[in-house]
Amino acid sequence: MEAGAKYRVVMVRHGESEWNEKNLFCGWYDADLSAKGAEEAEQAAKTLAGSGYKFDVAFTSVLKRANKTLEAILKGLKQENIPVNKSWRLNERHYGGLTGLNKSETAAKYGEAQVQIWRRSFDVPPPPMEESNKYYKEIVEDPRYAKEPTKEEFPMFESLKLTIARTLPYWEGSIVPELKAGKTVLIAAHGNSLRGIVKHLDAISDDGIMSLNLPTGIPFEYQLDENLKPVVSMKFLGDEETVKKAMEAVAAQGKAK
Ligand SMILES: O=C(O)[C@H](O)COP(=O)(O)O
Repeated sequence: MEAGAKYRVVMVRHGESEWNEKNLFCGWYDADLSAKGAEEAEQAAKTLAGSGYKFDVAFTSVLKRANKTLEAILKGLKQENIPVNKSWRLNERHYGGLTGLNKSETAAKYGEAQVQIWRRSFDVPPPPMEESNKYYKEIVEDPRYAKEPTKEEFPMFESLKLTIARTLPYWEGSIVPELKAGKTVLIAAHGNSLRGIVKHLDAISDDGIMSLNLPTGIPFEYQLDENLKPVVSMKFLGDEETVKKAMEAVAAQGKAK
């Protein structure tokens, strides 16, 4: 590790999902990985294996696109026996009434600026998911949410600010103790739950976070000092051009075709 670094955590956004492939707002809908997404997960495993990463514990959401990405990585690393912790607090941000809508069509209807605000602003939430929404029942009645979140905590929409409000307690309460115990941690989660953690670690401003798009399936490393301040910040494990193109592709999802 770099001089002054005490803790190491690697984060990865799930591989492309079937809804990413169709350019649909996904959020808490439990979309599967696309074939490309499964390949991205396997490539992530090869990249991490090539860099000699040995993880002691992993964290992920309760959504299958992140769980399957993690499983593929741990399988590829032959580290399937490490403890895996799943929490709704690492779920993607809840896209509310936008869930299931095509991002480009939504941009054509409401304007690209409005879609950019819904996707990337800090505190402007999407419209709420109404009970009449075709995905409402499937999400709210999912047995994985039987015990938590509580009825009061269960989101019907989330801004990044609201997402951070439920992700950060998990970072502080469940992930940081493992880092402080000297464990190397792997987190497989989602574009916006990870943007929230990154915003916190790098103290990115509410405006600054607007421009961060995380690519699917490319791991990035943080090395933190004893005060959990980044000594190495968001070091992507992939060539610069590939990472840059992948980030631009995520940003472009919000363009009207
Ligand atoms: O939930 C989704 O639609 C994606 O996984 C993340 O979407 P975004 O990049 O539009 O925030």
